[in-house]
Amino acid sequence: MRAVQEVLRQAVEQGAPGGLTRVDSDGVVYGTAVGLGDTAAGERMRIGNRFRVGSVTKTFSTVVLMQLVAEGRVDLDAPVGDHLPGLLPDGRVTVRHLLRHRSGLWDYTNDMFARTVPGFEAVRDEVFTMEELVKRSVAHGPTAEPGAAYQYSNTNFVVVGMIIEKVTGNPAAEEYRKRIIEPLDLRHTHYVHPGTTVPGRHSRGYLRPDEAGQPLVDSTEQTVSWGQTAGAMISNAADLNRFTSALLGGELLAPEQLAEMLATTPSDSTGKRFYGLGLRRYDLSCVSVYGHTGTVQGYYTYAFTTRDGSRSVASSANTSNNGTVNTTLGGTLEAAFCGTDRA
Ligand SMILES: C[C@@H](NC(=O)[C@@H](C)NC(=O)CCCC[C@H](NC(=O)C[NH3+])C(=O)[O-])C(=O)O
Repeated sequence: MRAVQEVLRQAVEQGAPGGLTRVDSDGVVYGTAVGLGDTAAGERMRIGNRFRVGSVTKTFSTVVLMQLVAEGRVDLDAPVGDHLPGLLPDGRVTVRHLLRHRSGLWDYTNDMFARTVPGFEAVRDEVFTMEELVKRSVAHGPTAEPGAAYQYSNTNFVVVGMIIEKVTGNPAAEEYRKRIIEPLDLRHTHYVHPGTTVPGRHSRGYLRPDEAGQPLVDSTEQTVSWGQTAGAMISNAADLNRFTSALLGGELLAPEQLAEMLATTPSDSTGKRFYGLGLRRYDLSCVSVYGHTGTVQGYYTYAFTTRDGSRSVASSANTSNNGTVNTTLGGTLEAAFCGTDRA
């Protein structure tokens, strides 16, 4: 794990208090952690620490929705209005548009977090309804015609959460538990919204202010009500590797629904990054990997696996609003999947 450790050490030099990477490769586990999980207590980062996974939540939400598709309870190409009449002004937006970030719905976090620390402090203890979050987006007007372009928006996966709750009649937390967490025995994975604490042994998260030279803000406790089914999940590296391996290994979805998720199109101009349904594909130098990234105040996450789910890598750094650290942390994928530490 020397190459991975070097990458994590660089992330710490660039401002992350700590970082960790766990590799699960054909049943063999490798892990490394550097720096501190709690700077005030001086506790070192531990490989088993839980942390907020941000948008990796979007893949959990997609799996629940795709199970409902398999059960014939949701049609991917039906208008959202079939389930949530009147919610969206444009009746042409379909469920698939949401999952592909092609709905044209404005991302309300653009306004909410325009100023990083004030924006965070204003919402960290707030509890929003999903409707309130969608209303903020709709008030802003559409960013494109439905289906026209990939435009990342948290709003899409809040609407996905609303569809899950409407169709099942249950809170999303219950559907995550029944359909994913319990079947895979993910003991370190929790959806505690609107609770603010990270249960069990966890990394504390540290938000970097916009103003240079200002001290990091401990952002560990928050409701993440601004994120919910788009970003409020808590997990750890072992559970994330178990989740991505199970998903790509066909344990959570039938081949037809998994194939739908894997139907990717470019998500940027590099020619190496793609988005399917609630799932990213990164083309590394030696292999294509599938999973998701996450950014929530105080935490960056990468959780990816190979097409057959046999080799998985999860990395976390306990800082955010630091693009350099985020890019560096992403380098653990290349090091672990393709480098000398090849998973
Ligand atoms: C992109 C990422 N998205 C997510 O994980 C979702 C849940 N997070 C966000 O949209 C970022 C919210 C602001 C974070 C804050 N930034 C600011 O406040 C910037 N002013 C921070 O960095 O902590 C993903 O899919 O990988």
